[in-house]
Amino acid sequence: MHFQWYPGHMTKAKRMMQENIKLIDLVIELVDARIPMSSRNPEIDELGKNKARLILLNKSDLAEDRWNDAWAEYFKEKGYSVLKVNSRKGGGIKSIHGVIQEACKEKIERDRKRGILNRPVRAMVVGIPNVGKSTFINALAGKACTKTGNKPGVTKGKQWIRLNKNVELLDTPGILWPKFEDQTVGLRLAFIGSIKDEILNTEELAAELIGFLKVKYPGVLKEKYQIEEAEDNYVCLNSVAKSRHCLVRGNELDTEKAAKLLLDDFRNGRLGKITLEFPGDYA
Ligand SMILES: Nc1nc2c(ncn2[C@@H]2O[C@H](COP(=O)(O)OP(=O)(O)OP(=O)(O)O)[C@@H](O)[C@H]2O)c(=O)[nH]1
Repeated sequence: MHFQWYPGHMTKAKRMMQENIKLIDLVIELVDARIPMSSRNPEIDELGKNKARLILLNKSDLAEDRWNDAWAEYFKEKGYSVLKVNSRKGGGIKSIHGVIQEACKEKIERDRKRGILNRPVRAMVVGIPNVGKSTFINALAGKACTKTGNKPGVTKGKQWIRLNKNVELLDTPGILWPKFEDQTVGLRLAFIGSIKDEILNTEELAAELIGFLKVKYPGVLKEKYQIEEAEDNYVCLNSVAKSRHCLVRGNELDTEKAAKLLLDDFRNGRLGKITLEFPGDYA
């Protein structure tokens, strides 16, 4: 399977990020809890060096909690502050202010020593497309927050959301492009729907997902679709089509429809909480 990105967009997004990052103290990086590594672009480590760092395992409601915890440990060991969140439902959002203060404690201490008191921490949200940046910003800022205007000479053209007296957030998130190190990364991004389905073969993708589920989550397909988890992934896909009455021209099995249905069920959590990659593989 082949994936393609658009270099023009990437260059522009990166330039924006480089400019914005100069203005902030803290990088709040959203990753998808189901694929915390494949949904990162490691370039952020270079871009965000010398900044406080917070990783949010977003969409944690769709991933297995024991793996969310394992990933949180993994990133903590690497020196990041970490929090599990569900931006859609607001889960974990309450804890964020404490975690931000913790992540920025060195900076706050530095300020204090230089006699600067109560200067708010400035933060920016970054992450790959569709990871939940806007949802998170809305969950955090809510309606109660006022946008601060442009500050002449300091932050030309930038809008800041004042979350409380301690924190200001840049209102536009930074887009990181996922890094396609290999086919596996591309596949996992495609599973979660971060790559447009039009550029992929849906049946091939569904067959790959079936292959993964049979090994890591045996029984899930059987229970959801009342099918036998046959060795051949395409046989399984056929069974899903049969079980869900996906038909074309009256009686032919529509495996493309079945593939879409399966991917949709997975993406919306209807197959249960499923983690696609595990910290042990990134030791
Ligand atoms: N289940 C679940 N869905 C979420 C969560 N956060 C965001 N979403 C959903 O993920 C989808 C993408 O969210 P957005 O906030 O638009 O993502 P974004 O990163 O701003 O996307 P771009 O604008 O493409 O960069 C939406 O359908 C959200 O409802 C979460 O924690 N759990």
